[in-house]
Amino acid sequence: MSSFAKDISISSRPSVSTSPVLTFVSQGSFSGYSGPRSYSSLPPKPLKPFDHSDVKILLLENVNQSGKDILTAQGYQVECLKTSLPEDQLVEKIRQVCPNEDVHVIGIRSKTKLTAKVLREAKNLLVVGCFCIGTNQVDLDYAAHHGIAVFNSPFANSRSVAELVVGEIISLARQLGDRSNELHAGTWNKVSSKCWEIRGKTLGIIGYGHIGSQLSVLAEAMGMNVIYYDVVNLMALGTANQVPTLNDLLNQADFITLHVPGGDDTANMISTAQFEQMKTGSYLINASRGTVVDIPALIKAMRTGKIAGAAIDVYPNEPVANGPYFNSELNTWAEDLRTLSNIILTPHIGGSTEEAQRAIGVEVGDALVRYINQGITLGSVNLPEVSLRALTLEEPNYARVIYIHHNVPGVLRKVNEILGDHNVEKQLSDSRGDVAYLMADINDVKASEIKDITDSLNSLSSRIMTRVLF
Ligand SMILES: NC(=O)C1=CN([C@@H]2O[C@H](COP(=O)(O)OP(=O)(O)OC[C@H]3O[C@@H](n4cnc5c(N)ncnc54)[C@H](O)[C@@H]3O)[C@@H](O)[C@H]2O)C=CC1
Ligand SMILES: O=C(O)C(=O)COP(=O)(O)O
Repeated sequence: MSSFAKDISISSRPSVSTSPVLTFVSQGSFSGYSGPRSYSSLPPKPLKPFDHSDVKILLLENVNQSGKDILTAQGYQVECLKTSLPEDQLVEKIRQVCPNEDVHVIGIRSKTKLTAKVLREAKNLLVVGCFCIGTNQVDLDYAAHHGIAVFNSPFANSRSVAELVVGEIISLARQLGDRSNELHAGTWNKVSSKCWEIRGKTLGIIGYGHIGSQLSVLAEAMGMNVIYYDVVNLMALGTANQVPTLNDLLNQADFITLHVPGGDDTANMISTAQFEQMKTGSYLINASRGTVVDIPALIKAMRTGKIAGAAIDVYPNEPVANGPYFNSELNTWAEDLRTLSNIILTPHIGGSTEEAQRAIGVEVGDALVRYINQGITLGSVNLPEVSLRALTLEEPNYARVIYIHHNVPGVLRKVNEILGDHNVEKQLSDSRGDVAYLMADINDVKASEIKDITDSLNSLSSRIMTRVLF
């Protein structure tokens, strides 16, 4: 090893093993990361901060080439699957990737469910990259309590979703899907009855976050009035108005569109009682999560004419791969849904544009590299966000200690007793709920002392995971 070579040792979680499971030997400098969330902030050439065969990454769901390139450029081993995998197959796959050590990084999109069972199997998993916005498919709490950081891309596909919804509002108002299907089948059916302009109509946005607020601006530009409902009090863009209750929105809107996260709080948020509150002849759009709308209730509301049209992009059970799967084996109501008029059914394509996927690949790829190489958690959705400057290799006798621990009294005193013989140049610590993340840069430390530091930290009862980068 040359004089500037660096090691990284990562100790696995205590429930799994108390001995270090990885030792990475670097051959070059660290990543040169220069700031959070900057587009392509990482150098284009491979820097090989560790022995490249050591970091094992499994990417599912056809993650964009931009993300793969960033990870392979670092010299990591990257295996890519085009599809998602159901739980049992995913567990098997994780075991195969590296029989003795498992996988260190998993990259997914919205479909792959990283349940506690899967995460438990991935014994040496350091980090999960969700190459999408939603993170409801990951057991974030389990991950945090086992020292697994989770990153996503919070807004890189927001515009794509907002534009899709704009297209759907006009398509539903003009029954475009039906007219197109009829003509494809050879039938000329020129009608104006129940076809409308959208100018002057009211759009009700449920969830006024990144997507909802972007849509608000686009809708107003097309002459719509915008109202929105959100659990948080949010600044209205343009001349939009926040309404105090969901029912207020349902009573007033001609078009209703959902942009809330998935999860228990929003499950069946639109069901029979909510359809009853909606105006007769109104339209519903769901490009959020499949659990948010009660689909049998929607089918009923459309059959009675209460709802004049709907656009559905997301479903409670989505197939893991492309193919002829939209049938009642997956979702019992699928055949009924397919027979309705003026309903646009799309296969979860809200964020599926070249622009969005490329940007997401870069953003999440960068975040993963920063975390693996530097331990920086900026942008993590389940661990506290902690950042210290980028390490460089021109700093001999220097180490970065990362200690993920239970947020209990007395930890800092004990950690500093262990680090006390060295010069602690900078230390940051933050907590999120009952999990805390400590980063300390120490100098005056010899490579031979790293094992003692790691072992001492591992022996503390508060420990979830220790990593020492040096
Ligand atoms: N169809 C697709 O391809 C895509 C779907 N999505 C989905 O869209 C969702 C929203 O995305 P963003 O706008 O980026 O999220 P965001 O986090 O920026 O905004 C969500 C908003 O919903 C609000 N909210 C949460 N619970 C609520 C409730 N019970 N009632 C009313 N408001 C509530 C929040 O306060 C927040 O303002 C994502 O969580 C994801 O599930 C996102 C991207 C692509
Ligand atoms: O970004 C999200 O949350 C989405 O729903 C898009 O998911 P996808 O990347 O298309 O699987």
